[in-house]
Amino acid sequence: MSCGAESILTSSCVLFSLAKHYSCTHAFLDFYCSSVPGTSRTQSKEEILKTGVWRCPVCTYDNEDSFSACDICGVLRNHLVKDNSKRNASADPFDAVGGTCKDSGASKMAWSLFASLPKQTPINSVLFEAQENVSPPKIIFPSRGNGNTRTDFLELNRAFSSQNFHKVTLEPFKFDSPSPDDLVSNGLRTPKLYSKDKHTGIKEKGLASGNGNKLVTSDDTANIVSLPSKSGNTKTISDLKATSIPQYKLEKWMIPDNVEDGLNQLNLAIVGHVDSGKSTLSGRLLHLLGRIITEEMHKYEMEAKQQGKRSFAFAWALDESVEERERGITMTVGVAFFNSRRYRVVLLDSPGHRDFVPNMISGASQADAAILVVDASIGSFEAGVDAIGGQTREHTQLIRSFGVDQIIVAVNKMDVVHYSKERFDVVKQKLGTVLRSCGFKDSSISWIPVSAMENQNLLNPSDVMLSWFQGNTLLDAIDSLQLPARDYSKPPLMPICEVVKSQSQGQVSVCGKLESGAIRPGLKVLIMPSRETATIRSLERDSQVSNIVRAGDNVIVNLQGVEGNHLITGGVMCHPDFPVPVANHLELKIVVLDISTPILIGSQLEIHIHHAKEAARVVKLSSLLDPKTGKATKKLPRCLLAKQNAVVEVVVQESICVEEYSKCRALGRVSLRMSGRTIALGVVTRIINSEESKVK
Ligand SMILES: Nc1nc2c(ncn2[C@@H]2O[C@H](COP(=O)(O)OP(=O)(O)OP(=O)(O)O)[C@@H](O)[C@H]2O)c(=O)[nH]1
Repeated sequence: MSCGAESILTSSCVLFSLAKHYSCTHAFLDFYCSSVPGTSRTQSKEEILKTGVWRCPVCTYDNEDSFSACDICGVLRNHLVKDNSKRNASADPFDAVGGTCKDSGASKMAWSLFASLPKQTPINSVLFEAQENVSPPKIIFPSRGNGNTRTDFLELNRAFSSQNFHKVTLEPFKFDSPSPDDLVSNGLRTPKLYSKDKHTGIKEKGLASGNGNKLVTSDDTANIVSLPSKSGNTKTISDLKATSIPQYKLEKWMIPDNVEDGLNQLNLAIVGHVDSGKSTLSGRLLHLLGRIITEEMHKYEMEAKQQGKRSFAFAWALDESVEERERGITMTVGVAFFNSRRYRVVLLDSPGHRDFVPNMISGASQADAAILVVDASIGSFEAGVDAIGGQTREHTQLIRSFGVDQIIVAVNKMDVVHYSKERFDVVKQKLGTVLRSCGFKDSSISWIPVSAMENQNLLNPSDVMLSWFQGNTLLDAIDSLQLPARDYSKPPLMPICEVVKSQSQGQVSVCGKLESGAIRPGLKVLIMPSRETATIRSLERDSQVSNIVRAGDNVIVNLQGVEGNHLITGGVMCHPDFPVPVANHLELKIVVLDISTPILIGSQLEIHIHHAKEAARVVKLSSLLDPKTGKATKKLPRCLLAKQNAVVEVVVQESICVEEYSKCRALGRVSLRMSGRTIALGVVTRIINSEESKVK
């Protein structure tokens, strides 16, 4: 496929659009209020008060009227809610922590959460309508000019986010006891992933995981709601309700009898903290394996040298854009191909900088396995595994939540620590704890000391520098990975990672990992959520024209018969008889990570599902779960804290292609982010149809 200058990578700026979601608080609340029947922005004060109780503005707990501070979190009762005139008008509610409310009965966790807050004038509260259950709150906005100073949740969250919770001792993330995979389905795990070629000229970001596929049932179709407006198509798709559920007919060509070139495709994500050496390692591997010819490498060296960034020469093979090179960081997922002895490897080089985690999610969620690159240098390694802000830890949690259970840890920059076995052992011991807590089994982790810069232990054993190390080289470790099962027998389904429009040729292409089934030129496909049909004109895999591509392959699908504006990143290409659901109200089973700000009803989030990312709002905290059994231990909790497992409901701002995890893993895995951090991981357990939403 031509991917030249005339091509428009329509999704290349997707992360920047996220800012839009976060800056539109009121617009979002308008959306929210209009989407939740009975929710109004102009409730009277009386409406929101329930006789005999007052609701804590922070944790939403309904306290008895006689309490002067919240029984759960210790925050003083807001003077607007109750006459607090007995108190000094200038009293600081956060003295609740300092002493005034020490006898309020605040829980230990609440104390730890609030104890570190500096004394300050409280942020004015959000009040909720007292309700029988904790369904979507009614948010009361400042009625500007009338003295009502109540504000919204975002401000509240900001107030807490801006505090330093350094005294909070949070338990380490423990993902898999059981993991979302295990919570939802017992046993079978199918990995996923996808990527694209960079070295050959195509650059992209990817994502998606799981390999399931869905057969539409009458229940499924009931969940289909209106199309997202950004697709340019606002028609509803309730007419997708199938009068009869078709059977998917398998044909002989769909099932591979043997792999044509003897090699299977392995999608391998390179993840890790910023500057750990991911791009350098990837570039070095490509060069050693002959995918970057000497002349090309020489060109990178010269250019990098001219810009005073000589050490980035190998990284430049992956980091192609001017901005990436100027800043010396990866911003989008670089994709490259090479062959190992066993695999046709699709390398997905992820950005490590925290600002680009959404891109990392998009790319790495398609991984069958991952290389976690860590910088062995003193201080750098420690920063990466830090619970707050360390991308070694965050990437590990994310990659595990995508269903990846095999990981190679490349302990890089061993040259900086003089190839010290002691340092390697320290890294192994500390990071091993993190990996195990994320659910990786020791037997699925390979520890490989390397130096990308000095080419040690990549293709050949490092007999001198790493003479103490008897294990695999990096390439051997890659060949030791197991290929996940592929689902060829289901209808084709491909989350769209990227849309490429060629203006000059009037051609439109979609890129992604085919999660299930098989496709070939001439086949009709359905594009969701626009519900346009198109015909496959041609296919590319590993930057080669291909006659058939099958589940697990990262592909470029050139389409005809469809307008480019009907295709969006985060959409799905599927079989016309098996449309995927499009929905905006979801029930999720989640594991909360190391957060310092509790998740509340009304919390605004960014939701990531395959390549879709949207603003979302928590509308119900249904239950807390026992992490071991998955059984509900508490109904309707007031808030969610670090490490808790829970069932929640969210409303997504614009409907997305989504499926219950038990029916389709690729469309059912969820990451929730807030304020630039991943705060929870999980799966979709239920799509709540519009009728059900209305009742709520
Ligand atoms: N000494 C030493 N430096 C290295 C090694 N590998 C990478 N570096 C340097 O580390 C810096 C960052 O390298 P990159 O490859 O850009 O790191 P990255 O992890 O891809 O960075 P992001 O994608 O932006 O997170 C560069 O200056 C590299 O030259 C190594 O093995 N030894």
